Amino acid sequence: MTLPPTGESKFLPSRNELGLVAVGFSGGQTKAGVDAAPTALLEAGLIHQLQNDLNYNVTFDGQVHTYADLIPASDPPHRNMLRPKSVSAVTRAVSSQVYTHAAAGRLVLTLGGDHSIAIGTISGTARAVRERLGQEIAVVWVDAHADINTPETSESGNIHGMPVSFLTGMTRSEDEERFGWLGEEHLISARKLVYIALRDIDRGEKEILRREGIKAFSMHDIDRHGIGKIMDMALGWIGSDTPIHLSFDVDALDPMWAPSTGTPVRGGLTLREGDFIAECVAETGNLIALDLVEVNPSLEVTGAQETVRAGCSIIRCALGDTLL
Ligand SMILES: NC(=[NH2+])NCCC[C@H](N)C(=O)O
Ligand SMILES: [Mn+2]
Ligand SMILES: [Mn+2]
Repeated sequence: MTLPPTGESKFLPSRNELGLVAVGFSGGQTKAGVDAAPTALLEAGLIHQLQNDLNYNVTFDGQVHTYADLIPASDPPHRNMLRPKSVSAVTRAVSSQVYTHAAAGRLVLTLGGDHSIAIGTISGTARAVRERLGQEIAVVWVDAHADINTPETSESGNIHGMPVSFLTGMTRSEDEERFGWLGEEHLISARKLVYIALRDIDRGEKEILRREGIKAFSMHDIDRHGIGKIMDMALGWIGSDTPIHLSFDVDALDPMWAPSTGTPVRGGLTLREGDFIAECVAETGNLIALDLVEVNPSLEVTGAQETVRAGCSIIRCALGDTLL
């Protein structure tokens, strides 16, 4: 394995500056507890690991944000979306937090929270990279699910199943309070999006993936080719001249390794495959942002620490641990 020389990165002024955002938000789905994940990850010693083992200089406001002041008293379903105003307001705030770190040239780590928060994280990096480098970002989305439902195709109404449709501009809104704040500068190209570990896709989502020609590697593909070949293909599709935002849903892992999550699906990645994906992205030297979402310590509580440990491991691997 060859790493770029330390201290250098094609897209970051310094490889060692990291911005951390902790998002204690669960409103993109209906199960309580996913908002407690950032605290659990931090209590497991994550910051110490980043600073002492991986040599990052961590910029963190020390808060797990709940955005309580942004949640409206009344937030009725709209276009089939549950809690649209809350999710819109929170992701808007997350977008500006992530933007601030990314615009300052820091690698951004966001701890969720449910996966709806990716509307904020990815829009924030997309905007900052456009302004700072005049480039589009690529997104590697590691998940059992595609999270690309439109409000109209969603069978659940949960916005954590929709972030990619907003981020690619497939779902648009005129209503400022319900995602109308998303502008062109926040969006990503469907051609620069790659999925890994899919195995539970809704009917409407399959149609969208096919129609848009989105690159997707399912568990079936991983079984057929092995994770090494899949990563070569996934990163080959993106190319070596594009900054990468990695959005990692812990339910990509098999429930054997990550039982404490809201929508577990059997037949997932092993712990090592999950770490390997993160390591391969780290190895490109092009990672500019990372999300770790959907850890819910209040589900399958006997496996909660195991799930938290798996989350920390993926984060460390993505940030350069275990590379020689
Ligand atoms: N981020 C997640 N865990 N998403 C699960 C989504 C499940 C389902 N496809 C839905 O739209 O409701
Ligand atoms: Mn998922
Ligand atoms: Mn997800």
